[in-house]
Amino acid sequence: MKLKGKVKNYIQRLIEEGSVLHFSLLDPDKISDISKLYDITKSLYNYGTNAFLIGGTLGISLDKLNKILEILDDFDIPKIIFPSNINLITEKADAILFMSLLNSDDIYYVMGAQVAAAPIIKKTEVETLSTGYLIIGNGGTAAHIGRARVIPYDNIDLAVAYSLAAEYMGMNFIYLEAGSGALEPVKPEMIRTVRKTTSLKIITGGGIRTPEKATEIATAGANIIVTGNIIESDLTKALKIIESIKKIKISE
Ligand SMILES: CC(C)=CCC/C(C)=C/CC/C(C)=C/CC/C(C)=C/COP(=O)(O)OP(=O)(O)O
Ligand SMILES: O=P(O)(O)OC[C@@H](O)CO
Ligand SMILES: [Mg+2]
Repeated sequence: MKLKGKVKNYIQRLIEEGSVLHFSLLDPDKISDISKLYDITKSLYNYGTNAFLIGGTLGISLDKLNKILEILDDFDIPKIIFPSNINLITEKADAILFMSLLNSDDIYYVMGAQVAAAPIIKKTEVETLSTGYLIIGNGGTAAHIGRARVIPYDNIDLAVAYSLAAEYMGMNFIYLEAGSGALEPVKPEMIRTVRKTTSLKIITGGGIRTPEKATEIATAGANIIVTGNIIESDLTKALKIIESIKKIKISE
């Protein structure tokens, strides 16, 4: 089922209904046995994950991405590209996080990749989700490759200043990223303050491994919680995380 052009509305509608969303991150490089992918993604779907994010920093190929998207075609939730560069754009996806790494020292990750990608995206008609990408704490591989000047975990003022700048530039989402496999996720207090001071929708991920942490982060004000590594290392735990997020209803 194709959801191109409808993804932003789908996300907004769920948030307005008081839901916190869960996105399942699939890294093409980490999927060694593609024959097992259907069963894994079916469980994630059945437990209520709201979208598939597909992307990774190292070892990715368009061919593998397309194969994964074909397998996901059965599920009527969005398939969203999470790009590390311009080589991961395909018309088989519904949408792409059209992101600028706000705290990069390298203009390529702030504006160069976006310019190079724009004409390709126009041709594929993949929907763009305008996203400020902000790397916090250790930041993992994405911080290293993206030459991020990482924001310390406790520097809430800096995270708020970047988020406000993203809002004033017209972006819709801010992705507070601790880095895939981070020892510590982004702190709830940082999420709470960004939520209070901006109207951006908050995506967060990196190091979320337990239902308790996910609940804490969701109740602090995250709109979308991303988990990646835990799907690969402990699927049962990942499903429990989804279950715990589904239970939350935000009333404002
Ligand atoms: C808009 C377009 C087309 C590109 C933007 C490109 C930008 C801004 C990239 C930012 C820097 C970067 C390298 C981001 C990577 C984001 C990502 C896919 C993270 C997933 O985690 P991994 O880095 O694969 O973690 P592992 O080390 O666990 O595999
Ligand atoms: O793999 P994990 O640690 O869940 O991180 C998810 C995501 O935020 C990485 O970009
Ligand atoms: Mg990866």
